[in-house]
Amino acid sequence: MRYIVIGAGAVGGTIGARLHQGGHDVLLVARGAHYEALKRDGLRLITPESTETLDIPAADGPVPAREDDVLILATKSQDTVSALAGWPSDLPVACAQNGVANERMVLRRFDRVYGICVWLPAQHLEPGVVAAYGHPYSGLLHVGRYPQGVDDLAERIAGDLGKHGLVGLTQTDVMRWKHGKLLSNLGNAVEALVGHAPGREKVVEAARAEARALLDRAGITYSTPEEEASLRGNQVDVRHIEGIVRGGGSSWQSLARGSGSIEADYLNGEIVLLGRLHGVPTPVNEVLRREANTFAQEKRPPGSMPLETLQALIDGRCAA
Ligand SMILES: NC(=O)C1=CN([C@@H]2O[C@H](COP(=O)(O)OP(=O)(O)OC[C@H]3O[C@@H](n4cnc5c(N)ncnc54)[C@H](OP(=O)(O)O)[C@@H]3O)[C@@H](O)[C@H]2O)C=CC1
Ligand SMILES: CC(C)(CO)C(=O)C(=O)O
Repeated sequence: MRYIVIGAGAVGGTIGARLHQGGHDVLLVARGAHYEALKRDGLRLITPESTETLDIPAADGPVPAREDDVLILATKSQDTVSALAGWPSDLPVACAQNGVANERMVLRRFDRVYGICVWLPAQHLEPGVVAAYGHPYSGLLHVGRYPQGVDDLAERIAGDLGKHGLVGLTQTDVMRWKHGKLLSNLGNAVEALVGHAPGREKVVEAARAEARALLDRAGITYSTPEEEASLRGNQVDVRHIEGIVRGGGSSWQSLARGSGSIEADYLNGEIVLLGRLHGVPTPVNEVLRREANTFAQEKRPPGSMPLETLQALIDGRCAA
């Protein structure tokens, strides 16, 4: 089997590197300066245990497909549709992404779709270089067929992911795990906007409480942090590796890179969408979605909004 990792950034780079280290055939798909660096120098993976430069083949777009190809999609959700353009729709696709919208988007064109719930703290440091901060293994990945179930390929993907530096588990209800992860990721926008300002947890908890109430009302089930923690075993998230500091999560990193876009429409925005479908107001997540998008479009640095400003915007929206 060949794993083609589309979007070989923080998560995709780590997954591709770990599969390669586990002895699998891997192709990394990237673009721009990152692709040039991968092609020229290989992928450098920095972890708390080691730094290794791996000679993994790279491409900057679709290549002739093989029958045994599996696509692992690891772009941000806003890039899902464009990143799959040109890839044959008879290939299986596994979405190693946050949010719960990707699998459904992909199912429109591909009939074999898998969800991967990704607990893997990582960062794309510079072209060709990725850091993964989990210790003693980089991440915990739940794999399942979308919308539910586990088949032979899900078993195989989970087994292959678990061969080196990752833990791969199958789940018959992968979207329940992904909804649990979505609740956790509602804090991404808060971190991107106000950084690690003391007191920010109050806003994060307000966003999560709003979302939990809505998911309960919609009859959507989600895993709990306790369930997740019980599976993580002794894995910890190391914040510093040899002078490299993980400044923040994936949304914080989008702002730090000045990428011009952020995943908020698929994280807080997923709750806003569900609220609109059910006629339930979601003022906290609405403000977070809107402000995170504005920050990204205006290329403002992460953490540069005072917490009081964010709280005032939320209070104003809640009172309206
Ligand atoms: N970072 C983390 O710690 C975690 C992230 N996640 C989730 O994983 C997913 C990926 O996030 P993350 O790895 O942080 O994101 P990154 O931005 O680090 O990586 C995504 C990569 O996809 C590339 N890309 C986008 N479109 C294309 C395309 N058409 N062709 C080739 N490459 C493309 C991007 O290129 P470019 O830079 O040019 O846009 C980027 O290199 C997200 O859903 C995120 O929420 C989940 C758990 C942890
Ligand atoms: C949980 C977390 C923060 C990983 O560290 C994440 O999912 C992200 O960065 O988007």
